[in-house]
Amino acid sequence: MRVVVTGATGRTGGEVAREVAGRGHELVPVSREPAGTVAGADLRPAEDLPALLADAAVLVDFTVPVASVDYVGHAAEAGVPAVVGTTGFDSGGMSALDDAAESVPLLKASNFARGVQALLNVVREAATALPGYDVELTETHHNGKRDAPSGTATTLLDALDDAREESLDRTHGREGEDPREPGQVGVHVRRAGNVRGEHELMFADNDEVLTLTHRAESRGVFAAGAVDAAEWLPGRAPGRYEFGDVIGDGDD
Ligand SMILES: NC(=O)C1=CN([C@@H]2O[C@H](COP(=O)(O)OP(=O)(O)OC[C@H]3O[C@@H](n4cnc5c(N)ncnc54)[C@H](O)[C@@H]3O)[C@@H](O)[C@H]2O)C=CC1
Ligand SMILES: O=C(O)C1=N[C@H](C(=O)O)C[C@H](O)C1
Repeated sequence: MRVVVTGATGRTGGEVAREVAGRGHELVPVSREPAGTVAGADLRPAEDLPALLADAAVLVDFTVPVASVDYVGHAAEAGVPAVVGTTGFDSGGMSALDDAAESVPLLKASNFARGVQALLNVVREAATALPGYDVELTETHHNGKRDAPSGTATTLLDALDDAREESLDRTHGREGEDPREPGQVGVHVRRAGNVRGEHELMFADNDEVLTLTHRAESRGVFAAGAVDAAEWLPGRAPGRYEFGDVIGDGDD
């Protein structure tokens, strides 16, 4: 099938492009700086996206929110399903994705690693089994990451709130005289080197500590999950889908 990849010159989009080509699909790599090739295919300019989508089976996007909203809008106009891996959308961006999902199937996931789906389930279980335990989240990414906290961190915190049936106060770091208050969840962001993505949740109380950690060891894990989603999505009804739908599990 013909797969259009936006952000194909990026760290993750490039990996997705190689995965698409490696699985024998027709790759159309798109970039706002279209010089050269990716995975043996010529880069195409983003301004040609409406024409490039004409015969496409699916769009896969790993860019930035402002570009993603634009590209997904073109996909919706062309009737092409969209897989969105980009993170960091504000509420306006999220409603633009909802609008697009009225006319095409749209799957957005903050993390396409299967281990993160399992982590979400374990976090829900721990949150229910350990009511009232203090929770602190730490995420670590490479020094080129733009958004903070990560999309995955936000998804994990949402899962924690759902399981606890409360909205914990997300406290971003601490400084000076700033003791922990009841109802808080501490959120700690580290940016260094080339770390692919690590998320750790700590549950502590009752003289014990439970630590749950997921670490991506290559971007290939995200690319494989995104292309699994791209192969699964065409032919579905318009609407919002999650990566858990692809692997028959949980949510986002
Ligand atoms: N859902 C998941 O599993 C994963 C999601 N991500 C997300 O994917 C996104 C991209 O991450 P990276 O590949 O590390 O970034 P990157 O900076 O390496 O690549 C971004 C790509 O978007 C393009 N781009 C940037 N600004 C643009 C603009 N204003 N208009 C059009 N194109 C633009 C760049 O040219 C590049 O091709 C981030 O939001 C990141 O959080 C990253 C890894 C896994
Ligand atoms: O920017 C990244 O690299 C990653 N972004 C995603 C996020 O924001 O959660 C997923 C993964 O952690 C890598």
